[in-house]
Amino acid sequence: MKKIRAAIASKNPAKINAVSNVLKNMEWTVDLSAIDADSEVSAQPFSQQETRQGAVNRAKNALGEYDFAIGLEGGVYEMEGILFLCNWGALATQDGHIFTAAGAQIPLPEEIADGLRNGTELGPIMDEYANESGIRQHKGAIGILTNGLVNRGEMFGHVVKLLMGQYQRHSD
Ligand SMILES: O=c1[nH]c(=O)c2ncn([C@@H]3O[C@H](COP(=O)(O)OP(=O)(O)OP(=O)(O)O)[C@@H](O)[C@H]3O)c2[nH]1
Ligand SMILES: [Mg+2]
Repeated sequence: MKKIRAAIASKNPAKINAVSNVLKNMEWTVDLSAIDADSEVSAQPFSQQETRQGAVNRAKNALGEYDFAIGLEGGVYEMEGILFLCNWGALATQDGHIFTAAGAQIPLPEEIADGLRNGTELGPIMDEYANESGIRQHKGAIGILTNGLVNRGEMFGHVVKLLMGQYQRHSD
């Protein structure tokens, strides 16, 4: 069986689990490392482009000697005066390819949008909004806003599948 050494550019369990849950079902032996890699964007990306760039930078900065590295970045963007949560992923390979894909988007309540517009990161805002701690590490804003129907790991898992499908087609 093919042996793959991969990296996920985060120490956030929601992201690590999203990647490991997808890779464990592949026809490979996968050695997954979670490493910190700079997104080179603001801690709270405020557009689709900035969020996507954060994912790309994470993947590139984490690649090192791995077969591929995955970057996952959450952010927000404004459409018609409404702030939406957005999520982007990127997969960087040793032969210079960068695959990208986007995940779920959902409108943010005005109360949360106001905090973001005042410069606060979504993570702390969500903890206060839901009166819980570390939401970003498990259910995520998406979990709160979907009443638990979708959690952050599951949401990023779908993005990882979109990336892995592109990677597999490229590798075949
Ligand atoms: O509670 C949350 N639930 C979410 O669904 C969510 N999506 C994004 N964010 C926030 O947006 C910023 C960039 O996100 P982000 O990709 O950097 O995530 P993160 O900081 O949690 O992980 P990481 O940087 O350790 O990899 C950070 O302030 C995150 O808190 C979320 N917070
Ligand atoms: Mg972060």
